[in-house]
Amino acid sequence: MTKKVAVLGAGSWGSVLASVLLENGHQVELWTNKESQAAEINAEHTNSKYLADFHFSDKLHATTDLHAALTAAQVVLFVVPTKAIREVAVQVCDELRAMNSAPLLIHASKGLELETYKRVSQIIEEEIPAGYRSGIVALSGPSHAEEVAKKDLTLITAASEDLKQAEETQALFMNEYLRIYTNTDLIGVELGAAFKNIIALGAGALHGLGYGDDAKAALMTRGLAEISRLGVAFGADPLTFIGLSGVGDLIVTCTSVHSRNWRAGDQLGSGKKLADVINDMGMVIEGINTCKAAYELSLQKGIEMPITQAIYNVLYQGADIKQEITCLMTREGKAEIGTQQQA
Ligand SMILES: NC(=O)C1=CN([C@@H]2O[C@H](COP(=O)(O)OP(=O)(O)OC[C@H]3O[C@@H](n4cnc5c(N)ncnc54)[C@H](OP(=O)(O)O)[C@@H]3O)[C@@H](O)[C@H]2O)C=CC1
Ligand SMILES: O=C(CO)COP(=O)(O)O
Repeated sequence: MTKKVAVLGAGSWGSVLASVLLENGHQVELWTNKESQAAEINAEHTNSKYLADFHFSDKLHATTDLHAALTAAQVVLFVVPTKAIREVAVQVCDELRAMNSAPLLIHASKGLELETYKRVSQIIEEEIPAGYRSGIVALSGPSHAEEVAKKDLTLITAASEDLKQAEETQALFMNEYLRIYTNTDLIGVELGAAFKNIIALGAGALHGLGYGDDAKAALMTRGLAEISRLGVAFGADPLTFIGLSGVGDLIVTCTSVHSRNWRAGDQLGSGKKLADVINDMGMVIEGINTCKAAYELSLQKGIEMPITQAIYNVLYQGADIKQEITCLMTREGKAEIGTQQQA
């Protein structure tokens, strides 16, 4: 059934997801806060800052008018960086109240809010009361905009505490190159998505420093152990971390040249200053904020996260990466069995 979908955020992932929905036969309005970007998408059918070589269908319409984007929308898809979710949700709520409308809310953002440590669905839930939404779903998993744009094969997860809402989202997005699985462990899916970006920064750094495949495999494995440990402490199902939104996304983000987190880590490992890495990327590097949030949460919960702590020390305390690696390698010996308990 054709639906009207408002896609909020016209970065790489928002514009490609809008394109998928359009191709699946839905009516789509892509909302951006930049007039020049809307004009480029509508006239040139490109989004050059975010997807240099890609041409969108001339049916993809972008607007800076949030009211127009949300009018009659049955579904609202949030795809702005995590730090902008609250601000955008507040604006959306004002519009939905005025329209007395309650669409299905989906988000595809991967991070935790600084200070509150909230997951993206929690932020949306806080800002948009129950009367103005018919559900909240997280869309997550191993997916880079650059590959989905080319219709490469991609499998992701639609997670909601309400299976029906996850199934509705599955039906919206699924096609011959994009396969969607449902999951009811919203906490596990959102936390896996947020935390894997921290480990990807580390994997990039190892590459930048010239370490080999053994080191990268070790980092991913032990990284998965510690992010699952923190996730489980917040109510996630441990099995979710071996699914698409867990190890699946960890693998792609720790190995793909498309990953902004991996590339940021690679540049840090090669000696570039953090401020320059952020400035030159021009796109969101979610792992930087999420590392701080996860590190602080791990202290609150008394959960050992040695890799996250090492990355935090590099990002926020100016620590030397090689020295942090030496500290990790020379920690007292541990038993691997019982990874849920042992750091
Ligand atoms: N790129 C990918 O392949 C994937 C990304 N994701 C996740 O999706 C989310 C978005 O990522 P991505 O599209 O890559 O990010 P980008 O950095 O490519 O784009 C972010 C977009 O959001 C816009 N934006 C930022 N703040 C606001 C605001 N306050 N109001 C309105 N628009 C705003 C930016 O506008 P401006 O140009 O003005 O800065 C930009 O258009 C992230 O959480 C990411 O982890 C998930 C899976 C895949
Ligand atoms: O989440 C992603 C892939 O699944 C995108 O990762 P990056 O934000 O590191 O590019």
